[in-house]
Amino acid sequence: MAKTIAIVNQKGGVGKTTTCVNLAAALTEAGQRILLCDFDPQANSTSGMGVDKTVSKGIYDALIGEVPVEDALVHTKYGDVLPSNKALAGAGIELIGMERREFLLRDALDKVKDRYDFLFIDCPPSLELLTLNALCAADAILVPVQGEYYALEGLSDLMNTVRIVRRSLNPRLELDGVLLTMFDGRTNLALQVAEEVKHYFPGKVYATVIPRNVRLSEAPSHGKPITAYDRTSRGAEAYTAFAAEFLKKQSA
Ligand SMILES: Nc1ncnc2c1ncn2[C@@H]1O[C@H](COP(=O)(O)OP(=O)(O)OP(=O)(O)O)[C@@H](O)[C@H]1O
Ligand SMILES: [Mg+2]
Repeated sequence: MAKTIAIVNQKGGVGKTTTCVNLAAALTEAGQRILLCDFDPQANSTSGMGVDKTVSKGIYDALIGEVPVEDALVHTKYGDVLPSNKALAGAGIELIGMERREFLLRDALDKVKDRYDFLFIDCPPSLELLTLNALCAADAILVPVQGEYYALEGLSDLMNTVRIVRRSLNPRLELDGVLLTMFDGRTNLALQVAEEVKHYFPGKVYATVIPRNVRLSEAPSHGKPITAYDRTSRGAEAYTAFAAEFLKKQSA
């Protein structure tokens, strides 16, 4: 049974896209059938998977029924991608008048879901209609949290939104887990933040943490996940370990 996971945190720059791309690639390498749906108009995970973000057909066209979702899929050696492009930027407003406006993404993904083991949705940094669509399409959320000051800021708003979605739109939505990113375990602050996050999400924080690693920030400009860009980097090791922990958890 395919499982859909939204990678979400309305705070910007916490490692959502980096996690989405590198988890997708590491799981593909482990033999899983993966679809990465880039649901952010910034289209960073589209280019991070090596797909041209000026593509003519993308998730936006599939959402509004302009093209069949199958036709928007791009196959890459790191996994399949449903690309985003700038057209998605206006979608938040355009979709407001549409029927089933919260379920457009779910309806689109349902058509291809059976082909995959995991579908990942890279969310934009907001809690508006696009993210709401992701929360309605997902079975679970994965929340990257930057191991720095103010890490917990906004997480209560996120969890509140999740509760509302569960009550009214998508009762099956679960919290898969929380991933500490850009972590520097040498600082007291980072360790303190980790403790706070574990206290806030008991039993939900992944044991693997992603260190700050410059290779991870270089890889996207080469259109490659970290495992293809620099397999021996600490970033590649961390995301490979995280993918293994993620997979083990899913089958537990
Ligand atoms: N572990 C890391 N070490 C070093 N740099 C990182 C790491 N994770 C992410 N980055 C860099 O930090 C920046 C923000 O990361 P990313 O784009 O993954 O965050 P995001 O949550 O998707 O941002 P947005 O909210 O804008 O979508 C990027 O330049 C990325 O390359
Ligand atoms: Mg992003």
